[in-house]
Amino acid sequence: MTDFPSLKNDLLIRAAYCEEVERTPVWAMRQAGRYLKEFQEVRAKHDFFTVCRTPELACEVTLQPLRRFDLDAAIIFSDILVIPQALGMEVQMVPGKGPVFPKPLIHPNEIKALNQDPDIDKELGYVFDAITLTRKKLEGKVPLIGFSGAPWTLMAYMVEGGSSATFSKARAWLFQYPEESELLLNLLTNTIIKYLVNQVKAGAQTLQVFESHAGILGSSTFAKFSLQYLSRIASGVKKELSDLGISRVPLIVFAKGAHYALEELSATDYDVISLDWTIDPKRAREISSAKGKALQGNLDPAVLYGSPDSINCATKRMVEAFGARGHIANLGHGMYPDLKPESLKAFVDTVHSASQECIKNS
Ligand SMILES: Cc1c2[nH]c(c1CCC(=O)O)Cc1[nH]c(c(CCC(=O)O)c1C)Cc1[nH]c(c(CCC(=O)O)c1C)Cc1[nH]c(c(CCC(=O)O)c1C)C2
Repeated sequence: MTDFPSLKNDLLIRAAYCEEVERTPVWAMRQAGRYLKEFQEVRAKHDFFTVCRTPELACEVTLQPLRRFDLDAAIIFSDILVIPQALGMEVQMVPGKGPVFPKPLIHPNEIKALNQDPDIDKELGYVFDAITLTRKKLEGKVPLIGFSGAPWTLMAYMVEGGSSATFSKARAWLFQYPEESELLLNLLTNTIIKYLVNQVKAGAQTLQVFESHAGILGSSTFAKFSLQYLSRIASGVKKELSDLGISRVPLIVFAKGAHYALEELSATDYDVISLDWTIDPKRAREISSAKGKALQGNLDPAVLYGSPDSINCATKRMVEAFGARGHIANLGHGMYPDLKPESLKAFVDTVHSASQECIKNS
C-alpha cells in the first residue's frame, strides 16, 4: 500500500468506534454537487461520468466542499451506478432526469449476459486512482470515505432502468422471479465486497454502503432481499481486510427508510448505522447502543431551507438528542441541488459549537 500523510483529524474514526471525542464530527451526504457553483463550473465542461472517470476531476470536486466548510470527512466523488457499468450495463446521466439505463434488465435470462466475474481493477481502476490521488491531496486533513451502492438499490435501478417513486418493476421481480433475483443480488454482493476492499487498498479510510431504497420494501422483503446481503458485505469486507493484514476501517450502513429494521441492522458487523430523519435519535440510541453501535445522521435536509436561526435550533436539538459519544452528525439524506451553501455552513458550525458545549457540561 502507498505511504500516505498521517491523519490529523481522526474525530470521525473515533466516533465510529464510540471512543472519546472533543466534538462531534460532521460531514454531509452529497456534500459535493450542484448546490456549489464551482461544481457546476466543472460539470459545464465535462459530463458526469467523465468527472467520475478522470481522477484529477473527481479529486477536485471531492475537495471543493472542504475548501468552504469545516467538515470532518471527505467522500470520494463517484456514483453508486459504476457497479452496473462494471457488470456490462450502459448508464447515462440525463440532465434534469438523472440516471437512465437504455437497456434495463427485462427478463432474468439477461442476468447471464452480465459480466459474472468482473476484473474490478480493470473496470473500476479509475475509482481507485481517484481515491489514491485524493488521499495524497488531502494531506491527512480529514479521513477519506469510500462507498458503494448496496445490492438491492443497484438491482432496483438495473431492473427499473432509472429513477422511480415506487420501483414497481424491480419489486415485481422479487415476487415473479425470487430465485433469479437472489442470483443477481449474490453477483452484486460478491462484486461489492471486492470493490470496497480495493477502495481501502487504494486509500479509503472509512466505507459507507448506501441502501437508498430500503424504504420501499416491507420488513420481511427487506430481511430476505436486502439485510442478508448488507450483512454479508460487512462481514466479508472485514474478513478480507484481516486476511490481507490490512488494518480495519469503520463501516457505515445507510438503509434509508428502514426504521423497522434498526434492531436487525444493529446486529450486523457494521460499526455505524446511518439514520434518515424519520427515526427519533433517542429511540435509535435505545436500540443500537446495546449492540455498541455508533449512529450517524439525521437532520432532515429540508431544515436547511429554513432561516439560520431555525437551522441552528434544529441542529442543536439533534446534537443534544444523540449525545456526544458515538455520533457522526450528518443529514438524513443528501444535500438538495437548490440548497444554499450558507445553510450547510450553519449546520456544520452549529454541530461543532453545540457538541463542544454538550461535552463541557457532561
Ligand atoms: C452530484 C451527483 C452524484 N450523482 C449524481 C449527481 C447529480 C448529477 C449531476 O451532477 O449532473 C447523479 C445521480 N446518481 C443517482 C441519482 C439519484 C437518482 C434517483 O433519485 O433515483 C442521481 C441524481 C443514484 C445515486 N447515487 C448515489 C446514491 C446514494 C445516495 C442517495 O441516496 O442519494 C444514489 C441513489 C451516491 C452518490 N452520488 C454522488 C455521490 C458523491 C459524493 C458526495 O456525496 O458528495 C454519492 C455518494 C454524486
